[in-house]
This record gives sequence, structure tokens and C-alpha cells, in this order.
Amino acid sequence: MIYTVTLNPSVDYIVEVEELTLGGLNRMKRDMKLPGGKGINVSRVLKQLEVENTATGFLGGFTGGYIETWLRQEGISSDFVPIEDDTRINIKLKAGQETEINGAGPVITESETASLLHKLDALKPGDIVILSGSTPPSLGGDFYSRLITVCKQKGAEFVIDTTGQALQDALPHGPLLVKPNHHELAELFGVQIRTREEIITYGRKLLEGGAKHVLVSMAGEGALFISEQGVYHASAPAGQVKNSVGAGDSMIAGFVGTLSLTGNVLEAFRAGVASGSATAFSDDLADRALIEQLRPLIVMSPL
Ligand SMILES: Nc1ncnc2c1ncn2[C@@H]1O[C@H](COP(=O)(O)OP(=O)(O)OP(=O)(O)O)[C@@H](O)[C@H]1O
Ligand SMILES: O=P(O)(O)OC[C@@]1(O)O[C@H](CO)[C@@H](O)[C@@H]1O
Repeated sequence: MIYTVTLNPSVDYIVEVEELTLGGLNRMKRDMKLPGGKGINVSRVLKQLEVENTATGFLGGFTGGYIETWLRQEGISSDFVPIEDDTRINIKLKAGQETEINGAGPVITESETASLLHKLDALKPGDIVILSGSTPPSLGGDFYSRLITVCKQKGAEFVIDTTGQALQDALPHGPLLVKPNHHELAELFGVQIRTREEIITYGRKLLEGGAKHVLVSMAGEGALFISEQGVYHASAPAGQVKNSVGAGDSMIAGFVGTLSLTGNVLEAFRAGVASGSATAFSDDLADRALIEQLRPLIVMSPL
């Protein structure tokens, strides 16, 4: 079974204005309220790919209820710990370019934390746990380490999509996949990255550090796949970009979902890029029809 863990879900409030006037009254041209948080996005795209999975993490308040209802309506299995505080609202402002304002996240109590750890006791060897996104401040900076320890004890694989120290700390425990974008990769090593060769150099360091597979996403420039099986580039197909929120999460869903179905890493890479691009070309996350349409258009080349 695949589990996604979203410690800090969100209602993503997508707000579109013709032109933003700072300090003045702006009227919305269009708005949308979507369930968000990185693991939840992964679950929604896995569902499109017909890969069974369960979404877990913390949900509370009217915002948590909104997300829970949405997931139920999409037929996604969910098993969240209910919390006292409200799940955050993240603002995604589209005014020519996209500006994001993400909340810090709710207070999580000790008993709510214990309930999540208790749920993970049910993990079994062969399960894959996808740990995605930020951690609410009240959980402390090392919470992912505690979850990874549980995964390891239970013999489950884990994928981690986070940044900074939490990602560094996870590497020696052998994540199945890490997927920084090229900016996050540069930040992680405190360097400037200008060329594809430099991306490969630093991507390889993640592999040497313990990751089993590394995807470095580069938005419209596609992605690089670095693993013991080799290094490959995949182009992103051309299309009209509508939304980049969740493109990276969709890529993780495409990769992990296809790897779990086929065991073929290159097919997984192709599906990852197709899923990321399908989301970039959609208002909401990718749907199955568009992923399937884009899949054969991805050109992969060994480097
Ligand atoms: N402009 C685009 N055109 C085509 N494909 C895109 C575009 N932007 C993103 N994608 C696809 O989605 C994948 C992931 O995108 P990106 O590198 O932006 O990830 P990310 O920074 O983690 O995304 P986010 O944080 O916005 O979810 C890319 O490798 C590509 O396949
Ligand atoms: O604040 P975090 O947890 O880092 O990111 C949260 C978030 O920006 O990530 C998703 C897109 O990847 C959105 O659905 C959500 O709003």
C-alpha cells in the first residue's frame, strides 16, 4: 500500500486578478478553493493513475472538513488525525505571475502527534510512505526523522519531498526517491547551479548520500533522473501553462505510482514528467486523460 503523509495540509485559495494594485481595492476575476498540501496532491494524482493509496496527516476545523469532503467525493481513502486547530489556508495569487503566501500551520498537540505515530504502527514491509511538505512549527524540526524511524522499523520504503536540514537528515536512511527542483538543489548545497552538468554533479551527491533515485525537476525544461541505472534527461512537452502549483507533487505521484505498478524506473520517470506537465497545463491537478495524452510525447535521452 502507498501512504501519503501531509503534516501541514492546506485549502489552497487560488485568486486571479487582472492586475494587482498594492494598497488599493482589487476585484477577483476568478477564484477557486482546492484541497492542498503536498501529500494530498500526490494522493489525488495517484488516484487518477488508479494507484490505491491512503492519505494521512492532520486535519482540523472548517478547512479540514472541506478537504476531507473533497477527498471523499473523489473516492480517495483517507485516515487523518482530527486536530483542534484549523488547517491553514494558502493563498495562490495569479496576477500575470504567480505569488504564493503559505500559512505556518496549526498547533498540533502531543496527543494528536501520538495518534499519528500510532496510525503508522500498521505499516508493513513493502509499503511506501510518501512524506511531503512543510511541518507545522509546533511539531519541531526533527519530526520527519521520527516518522522515518517508524518506516524503517516496519520495513516500509519512504519518499521524502522537503528541503534543507530535514532532507539532509533523511538521506542516510535510504529514501526511495528525493525530488528537489534545481533551485532547491542549489540551496541545499549552498551553491549556484548554472549548467546541466552541475545539476548532475549535485544530484549525484544525493545518490551518494543514500537516496535510491533522484529526480531534479526543472519546470518547462523537463527533468533529470539520476540513479544507479544511469542518468537521463526528459523533455517537458510544449503546452499552455495554466498553473504550476502541484506540478512537483504530480511528478512524484507519476513516478512512485508507475514504479509500484511496473517496477520499471524509466517508465516511472516518463510518467512522472507527463504527470507534472499535465498539472502545469491544467487549472487543478492533472487528470488521467491528459497524463495519458502527454506520456508518449516525453522524449528521454541517456546522458
Ligand atoms: N512550464 C512547464 N511546461 C511543461 N511542463 C512543466 C512546466 N512546469 C512544470 N512542468 C512539469 O512538472 C515537473 C515539475 O515541475 P517543477 O520543476 O516546477 O516542480 P516543483 O518546483 O517541485 O513544482 P511545484 O513546487 O510548483 O509543485 C517538470 O519536471 C515538468 O515535467
Ligand atoms: O508550505 P508547504 O507545505 O511547503 O507547501 C504547501 C503547498 O504550497 O504545496 C502544494 C504544492 O506543491 C500546495 O498545494 C500547498 O499550498
